[in-house]
Amino acid sequence: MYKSTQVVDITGLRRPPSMPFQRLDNRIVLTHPKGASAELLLFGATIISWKAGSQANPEPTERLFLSLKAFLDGSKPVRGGIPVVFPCFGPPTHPEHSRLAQHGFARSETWEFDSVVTDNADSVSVRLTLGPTPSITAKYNRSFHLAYVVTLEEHRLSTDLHVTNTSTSPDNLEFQALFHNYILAPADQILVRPLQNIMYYDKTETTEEGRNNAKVESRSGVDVHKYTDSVYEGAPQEYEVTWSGGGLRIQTSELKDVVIWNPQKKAGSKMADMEDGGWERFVCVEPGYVRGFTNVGAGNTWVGRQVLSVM
Ligand SMILES: O=P(O)(O)OC[C@H]1O[C@H](O)[C@H](O)[C@@H](O)[C@@H]1O
Repeated sequence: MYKSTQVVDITGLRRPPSMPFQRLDNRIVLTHPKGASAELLLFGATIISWKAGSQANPEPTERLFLSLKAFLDGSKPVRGGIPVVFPCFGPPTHPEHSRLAQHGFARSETWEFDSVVTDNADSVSVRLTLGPTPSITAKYNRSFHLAYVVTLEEHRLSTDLHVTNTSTSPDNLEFQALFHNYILAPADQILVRPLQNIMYYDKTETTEEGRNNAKVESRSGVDVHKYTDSVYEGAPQEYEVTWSGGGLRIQTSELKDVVIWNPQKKAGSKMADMEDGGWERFVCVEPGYVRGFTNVGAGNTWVGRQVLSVM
């Protein structure tokens, strides 16, 4: 264990070779002694790379899709990796969120590096924080504090979002939260399980009535062969995403819903920051609390968590 200040080296020149934690000017790089690594932008607290081997093939391999056209300069939320969605998912529906953009502000604000939480032979973990700034308060006037803890292990990556209601009055803080995982995988092969018999809302429906009409998933494995934007409500919180020769397990807590998204050419070709054919290389499996709002009382903290494991 060491103090984080001892390892901060913005120039990168004097870094010992096996440093588990590096703080560069706009990002943090975590490296596990067995070869896994993760890169975390301060902008949006967006994880833009996670490399890990599997039990069968220990060679660290990229697990997240990042569009070649993604903006990493803070001018736009990142198209890829794991953006953090808070306090609203999609276009705002809560009156307190009315001035916010789609998916809220967490993914488009620059977070503060707070500390190295753990650093041992098994894992390295860092914490970023975000609190009200004048620009946030101008559009979202609530007392809150966010902490984001990212933990890298040999075959796993965990993300924990801590939402604290810092208000001194008794009001609950109501919000939605989601981890927008862009999983690097052949989109024509992936299957997500188990979602059979779970109720979902299909956002690709062209009418409002169609979008609001709950469907029930009949497939034992959900594919994204066509343009898919489905919000599963009350999902099992534990999923397997598999394809030929690979797979990831996602375990979550306090995130009762999951969104499966792939824009295919139909919607993907209209996105300025999506590389051509990018939609063939990922599936978004996004655990969140997005149907309705969760809440946290004054002085309390809510923690939403996911663990991604290479299968
Ligand atoms: O383009 P963005 O704002 O990053 O959103 C990308 C996608 O996020 C989620 O998956 C939503 O369900 C989609 O409706 C949305 O298109």
